[in-house]
Amino acid sequence: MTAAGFLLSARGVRKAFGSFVALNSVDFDLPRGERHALIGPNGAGKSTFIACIAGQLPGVEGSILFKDREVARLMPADLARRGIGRTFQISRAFLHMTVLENMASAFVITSGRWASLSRSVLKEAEDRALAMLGTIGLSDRLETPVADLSLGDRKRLEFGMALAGDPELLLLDEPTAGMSIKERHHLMDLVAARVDETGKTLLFVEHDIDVVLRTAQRVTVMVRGAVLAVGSPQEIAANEEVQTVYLGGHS
Ligand SMILES: Nc1ncnc2c1ncn2[C@@H]1O[C@H](COP(=O)(O)OP(=O)(O)OP(=O)(O)O)[C@@H](O)[C@H]1O
Repeated sequence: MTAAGFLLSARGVRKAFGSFVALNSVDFDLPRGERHALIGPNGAGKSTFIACIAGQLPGVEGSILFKDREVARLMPADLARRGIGRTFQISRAFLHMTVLENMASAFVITSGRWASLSRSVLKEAEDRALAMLGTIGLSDRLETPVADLSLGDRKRLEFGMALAGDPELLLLDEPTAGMSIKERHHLMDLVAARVDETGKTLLFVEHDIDVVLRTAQRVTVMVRGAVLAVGSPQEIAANEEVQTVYLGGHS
């Protein structure tokens, strides 16, 4: 934890793409165990900030402390080992594989034992995959090729695969994009329950304000590469500056 007790603490984070400054001196603190939403108009820098924390961008300036250690310039694999995880879209190459095969692969990869695969390693990965698929409500889809899943089920599987590495901090970038309202709430209720049960910390980018109000304990509003406001969902909903940004359609 950082000196002030935060799991993650960012100071002066800046990221430019050529001459365009996407993030300009962002300060951000995340207490352990919090469900925190990052919101803001298109182009505000939300995905860029998530990618900076996940180690996916070169040339990130400033400081990002995770459990008191500087992580701003580490590679994604190092960050995963330290406990920062994020969801990825299942790649095209794996779409023909079944739900169970994909989930088991995630456990094999995160266990780091893919180079010494044995029958017992595979059996253990499959057992853990079956348990996780039960938790995320996909036990009745074990043999379904991922390509045949509904979008909601695929997103749930991607969430389960992100949990395979047992990250302390889970980063979700627009986890509910493209889903129906019912599917959104179903997924995010599952996410919130899993995060709370396992004592994880959640940072997610979300456009649907209903999902934000329902899922987040605290919210950060970003505008044009900077933090405009931080507060409880109720404080943010009542914040006049925030309302102006949204109603004014700034980007
Ligand atoms: N690889 C890149 N090269 C150049 N510009 C980029 C790159 N990635 C992002 N940007 C720019 O940085 C700004 C912030 O983008 P970012 O995707 O972080 O915003 P966002 O808040 O997540 O927006 P949205 O809600 O639309 O996803 C945008 O103007 C975008 O065009």
